[in-house]
Amino acid sequence: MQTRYGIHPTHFTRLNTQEIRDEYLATGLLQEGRIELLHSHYDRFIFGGAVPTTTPLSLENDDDLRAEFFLERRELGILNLGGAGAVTVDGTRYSMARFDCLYVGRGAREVTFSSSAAANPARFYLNSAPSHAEHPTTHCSQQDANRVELGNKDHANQRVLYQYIHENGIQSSQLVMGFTELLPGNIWNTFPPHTHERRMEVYLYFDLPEDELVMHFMGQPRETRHLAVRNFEAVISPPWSIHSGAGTANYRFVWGMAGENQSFSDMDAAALDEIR
Ligand SMILES: O=C[C@H](O)[C@@H](O)CC(=O)C(=O)O
Ligand SMILES: [Zn+2]
Repeated sequence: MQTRYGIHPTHFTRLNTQEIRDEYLATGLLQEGRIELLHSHYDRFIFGGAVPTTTPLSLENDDDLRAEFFLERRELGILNLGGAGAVTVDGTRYSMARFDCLYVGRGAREVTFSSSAAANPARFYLNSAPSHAEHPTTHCSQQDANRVELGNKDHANQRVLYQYIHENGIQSSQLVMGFTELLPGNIWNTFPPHTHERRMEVYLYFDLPEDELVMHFMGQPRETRHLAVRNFEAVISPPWSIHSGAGTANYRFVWGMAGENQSFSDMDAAALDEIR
């Protein structure tokens, strides 16, 4: 498991392109036949992928956690971005269609991932945060997720959010998770942008064709930088940073958050005339 430490916003303004990518961009998380995880010290958020092909994959403990097993003091959110598969939690098997979500509560000892067909594997995207209380392991399909429509065609930011793990949905200790889909012809996400000092966030871009990219914007509103992001790449957003992107085509992205609260409305909108 890779580790990324936190950076002061003033230090951030001194980084060059490669240094920003080294600190905030995550690549190669969804590799066939592997589990890849990255541990961010912003709210101790762990994110990554599990892509089982012919044999199931197990979520292994990691020495960094100094725990007996991965979920001893953690909770886990799983979103399937690929073909049909299943997740088994301590002997209970949950079928996972594309865009199904499974929340796994603290205390689960064995979590395994499998695909129905190796040629079209399930692609499980994983988000995990520390948890000191147990919440029931819960499955939720896209149909049962909370649907929020945002943006409009004139601003090329018409999009639909699907909220799975959130205040009024699947209950968790910290984790908030779902994905956003841009309608065809729309390219802007989360614009005008916002910060939320009480939560960090990670975006994983997907369903972005290989020859397209998203320019992802981060930094404090008066001091922004950008990263060129490709399909299945993720960006860490510190609590003090905006997190917004413009693509060369439409796309989807998973957002996951952890921190002081789970309140979607606890965000500070950056006024357009403030952004530099
Ligand atoms: O804090 C909330 C997160 O940034 C996302 O939910 C925003 C988002 O998906 C969007 O506006 O498209
Ligand atoms: Zn946000």
